Amino acid sequence: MNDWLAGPCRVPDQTAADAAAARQATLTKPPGSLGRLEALAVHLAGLQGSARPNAARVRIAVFAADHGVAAEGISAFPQAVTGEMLRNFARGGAAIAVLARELQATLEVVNLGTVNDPGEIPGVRRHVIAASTANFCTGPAMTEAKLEAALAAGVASAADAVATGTDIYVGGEMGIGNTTAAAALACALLGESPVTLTGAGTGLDAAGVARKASVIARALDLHADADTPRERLRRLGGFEIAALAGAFIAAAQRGLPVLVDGFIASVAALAAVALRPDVRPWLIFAHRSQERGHARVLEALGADPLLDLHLRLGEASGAAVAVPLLRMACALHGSMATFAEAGVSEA
Ligand SMILES: Cc1cc2ncn([C@H]3O[C@H](COP(=O)(O)O)[C@@H](O)[C@H]3O)c2cc1C
Ligand SMILES: O=C(O)c1cccnc1
Repeated sequence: MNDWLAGPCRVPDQTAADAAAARQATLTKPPGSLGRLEALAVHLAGLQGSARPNAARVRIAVFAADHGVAAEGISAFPQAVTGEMLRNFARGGAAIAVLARELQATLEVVNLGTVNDPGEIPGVRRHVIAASTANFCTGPAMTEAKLEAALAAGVASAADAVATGTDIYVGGEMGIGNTTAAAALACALLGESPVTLTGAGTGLDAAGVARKASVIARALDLHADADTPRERLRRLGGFEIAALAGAFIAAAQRGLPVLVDGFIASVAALAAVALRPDVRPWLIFAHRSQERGHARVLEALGADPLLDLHLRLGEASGAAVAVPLLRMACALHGSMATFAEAGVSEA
């Protein structure tokens, strides 16, 4: 049933990374002066197995799903917004739709199950598992079959991205209540307390955040016996969080670099790394979200994200905003003149 999960992730190509590092040393600039842009190009070279990496063909996958825990009143917005936003993604009005156009990236929107289901709409792929997860304050969010279906949706997305030619895979999400699910899952995976990882999400006030933390504390009590990463994901996750975890693992197994978005995507990454530690080198962290728990999750992953723009949207928006940095890093790496070519004296 989980044969795909047993497959190892690709090992980054050290020869290509070494060749890229050697090229960086010949370019017309003081060594190291392009800072993290140099490191990014070298890292991508290792991941892509090419001394000349590139970030031209970008796939942005946004997984949408509803959460049973929304019944506990843990979001500033009503649950109907998840389904409504699916139409907005399809019509091109959502933030990620604008950014995808700007990047000339392929935008894939997947409906994994929404209470306010828009039905068949052009531009949205239906992979409906159920109208929502179950409320994890009263039982597991997912059955084993639903978890497997959600993971499989992510695997299919990453496999399709590879099959159609993709340089960078970006994963995003939409689901009212999913900062609660992500915080609960991160607490379980990291052994952290809810107050540390619970944030305002779409805009709760201090009292709302305190209530949200107490909802998460109740769920953690109920599921305290969940003792594997998979079981924690099944009981406390969401369809879109599991899909992202599946996509990240499948991308890493196929040698496709991943750009990770904000809090929710990073918790999916945390779950993916817990399931398969060899995923980690394939994950590039785009930004530090304003959501309270994100810094701790990034720390646990040993991640130093590229940007801190005080974003707190999700949808893959922060990752999309970081794509031009990857493109700049690759362009500098590939197109700058060497000292020899330009006739510039070396140190
Ligand atoms: C209009 C709108 C668009 C969004 N796009 C992403 N999110 C973000 O907010 C939600 C998580 O926050 P919480 O846990 O507080 O509900 C997710 O859908 C996330 O993707 C949105 C939220 C709203 C309201
Ligand atoms: O960082 C995120 O992904 C985020 C934060 C708040 C709300 N939705 C998403």
